[in-house]
Amino acid sequence: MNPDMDFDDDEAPMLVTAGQSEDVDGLSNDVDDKSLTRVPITIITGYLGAGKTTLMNYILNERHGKKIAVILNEFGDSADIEKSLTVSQEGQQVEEWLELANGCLCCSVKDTGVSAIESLMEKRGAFDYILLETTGLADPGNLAPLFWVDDGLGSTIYLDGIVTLVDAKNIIRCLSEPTPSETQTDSTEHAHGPHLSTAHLQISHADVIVINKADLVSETELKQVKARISSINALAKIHVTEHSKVPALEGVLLDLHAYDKVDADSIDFASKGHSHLDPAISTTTLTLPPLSSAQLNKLDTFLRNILWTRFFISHPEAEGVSVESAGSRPEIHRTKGRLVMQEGGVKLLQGVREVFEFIDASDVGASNNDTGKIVFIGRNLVPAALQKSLEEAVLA
Ligand SMILES: Nc1nc2c(ncn2[C@@H]2O[C@H](COP(=O)(O)OP(=O)(O)OP(=O)(O)O)[C@@H](O)[C@H]2O)c(=O)[nH]1
Ligand SMILES: [Zn+2]
Repeated sequence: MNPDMDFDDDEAPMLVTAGQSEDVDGLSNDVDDKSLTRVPITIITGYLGAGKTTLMNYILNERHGKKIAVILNEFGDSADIEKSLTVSQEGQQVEEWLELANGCLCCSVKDTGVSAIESLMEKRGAFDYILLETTGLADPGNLAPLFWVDDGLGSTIYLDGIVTLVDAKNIIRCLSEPTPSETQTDSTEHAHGPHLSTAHLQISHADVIVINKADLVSETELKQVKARISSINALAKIHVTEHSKVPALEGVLLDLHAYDKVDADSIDFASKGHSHLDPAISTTTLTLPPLSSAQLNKLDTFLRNILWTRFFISHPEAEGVSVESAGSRPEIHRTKGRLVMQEGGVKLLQGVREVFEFIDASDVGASNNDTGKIVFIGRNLVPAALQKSLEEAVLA
């Protein structure tokens, strides 16, 4: 990000002039004028007690120069249908109430959420930024595609990133032991295979993971937590904090562009191969040689099949494991990729659950010898079988 940025823990976050939204790193090759006028939204998730409110208070009390609208989604906590909205400008907080159609933002959002935020923005004048805090039981996979809106909707906001806070002391237990309420809300979709907790869903969809409450664990425990988390999601950037004091806002929580850029470094990191420490969710990287445009179309079809219908040709000989006989089809939560094109250039691939898109990128040093990579985060991923199906579908 900004090379001038100071990551010293004790330093206040970088001062950003209100309204400034241009990229400072010069890396965004494809961010067009939309990002200058559309307001970014960051979704903050995390298990109960992980430190979300602490983080919000930290952000709202910092002098960051941004006009941030914070939407607290306290569903489940009360029958109150009004949501507290705090507007922070230069440390001054103004309380307002944002009325939503029902008591649950994740449901309201399906009908009116985006337009509620839009009309809010008209009423208040433009915000620089929206932070949406969801409570412990939210599945970001339901929320993300609703904010990740296409140009067609003419929306004035865009999803910048998903930040998940985890409690260093409790996260391993959360990943292993379902609470009774989770078991009830678990949809049948997740009924097969090892238990999928809310913590899994929050980690698998995260672009940034903040491991909070580091003061409560030893170095060894912290290492175990980090290893477990990167085995689930090798794409996310990890920060370790006490009292949610992130090293900076810019580039750490805000202005991540997690859905319109694909950072080559993060793809490379994810493809390094990580242990399958977690039985429920893992990160897998597939590779492709430079593609013709006909092959890119075939890849599009392959992705539709696997993401939309979860149709999958199993290969029992691959790793000796049959996906079918395991009784489970791949369930992909997050997709990112960089595809090298034969005629030069790179296509970026972005996906959340069944929503995906290719983005043009006039890359930056990609040669025809480069390997294209697709990273999947999800469950029931059998790397060799997926790779074989991919090659049959795209290269044959
Ligand atoms: N020891 C320690 N306590 C922390 C840290 N961060 C937050 N806490 C405490 O943990 C408790 C929960 O923090 P919150 O910020 O309310 O957590 P939350 O995620 O908003 O919780 P819910 O809204 O209930 O989901 C509070 O008592 C905080 O003071 C930390 O880094 N270390
Ligand atoms: Zn809901």
